[in-house]
Amino acid sequence: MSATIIDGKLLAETIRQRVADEAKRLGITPGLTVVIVGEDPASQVYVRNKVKQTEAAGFHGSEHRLPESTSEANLLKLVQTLNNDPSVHGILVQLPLPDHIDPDLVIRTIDPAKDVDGFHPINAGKLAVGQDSLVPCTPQGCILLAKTVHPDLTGLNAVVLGRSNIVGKPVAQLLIQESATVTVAHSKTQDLSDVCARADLLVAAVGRAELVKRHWIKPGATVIDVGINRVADGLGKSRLVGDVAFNEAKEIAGAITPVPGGVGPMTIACLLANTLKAACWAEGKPAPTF
Ligand SMILES: Nc1nc(=O)c2c([nH]1)NC[C@@H]1CN(c3ccc(C(=O)N[C@@H](CCC(=O)O)C(=O)O)cc3)C=[N+]21
Ligand SMILES: [Mg+2]
Repeated sequence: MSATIIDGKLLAETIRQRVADEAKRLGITPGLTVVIVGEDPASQVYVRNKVKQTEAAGFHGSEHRLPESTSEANLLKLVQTLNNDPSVHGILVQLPLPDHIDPDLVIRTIDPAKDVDGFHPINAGKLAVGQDSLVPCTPQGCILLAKTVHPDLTGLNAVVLGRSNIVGKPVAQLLIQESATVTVAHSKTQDLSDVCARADLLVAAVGRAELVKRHWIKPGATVIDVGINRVADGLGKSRLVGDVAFNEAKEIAGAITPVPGGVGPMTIACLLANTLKAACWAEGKPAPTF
């Protein structure tokens, strides 16, 4: 039996269309500003897709590119300017930042109401206590993808592999909110493969290319692969692989997201949804949910 391949690209398209329709219906033009410091080649594709899709949704997109040598003070000043600009509803500072800049300080400087990444401690705290907030995009995307297979996640044994602030922790919070039974496993977990093999829903977010092998997966389980790892293809080029060894995993899983075309496109769709939410709040209108 071969797994159902969950089409993240298609679901992302549907969500982007709904976001665009809602913005139009509400008469709102959400504004998203992306700040990039230096040239991280790995994030170029992401930035390109993001800008293209922001404009396709009828949003106002803008981009600030600062040189690698930009001082922390200079970046903080730009963030404050954007905080005070009413045409900017969402601010995304691309991570990682150069070593001389403290990412936590930058994140804390973003107005929580414009923090469309959902990384500000205020938003992380609201998510933890179940208050309405801007929720990190990739975790939101993971839940929407999982729900295409399990519309109700109640009681499901979910294992989150990875404990980062940007994916592992928030995805675990969302799964708890969905009444799943949640285990957070990571590189220090004992008998890691056995723990994963108990999951009905496995979310792999460790950032290690093809770490998750066939025997880590329970037969019929749903696998959401968050990893986006660029590896050499042996022919002098590179290709993207996830945290899951896809070809063997699809022989045992019930459903699985591919890389590319799985979680990645959903991250951008949820970023647009968050930007619309921030814009609705700013304009005192009820924010739609997706
Ligand atoms: N503040 C901040 N927020 C982020 O959300 C953030 C970030 N910094 N830094 C970089 C990572 C990476 N990331 C991706 C999102 C979408 C795709 C994506 O759309 N991928 C497609 C195409 C990939 C390709 O072909 O290269 C796919 O997986 O199918 C990839 C990567 C967001 N990140
Ligand atoms: Mg992690």
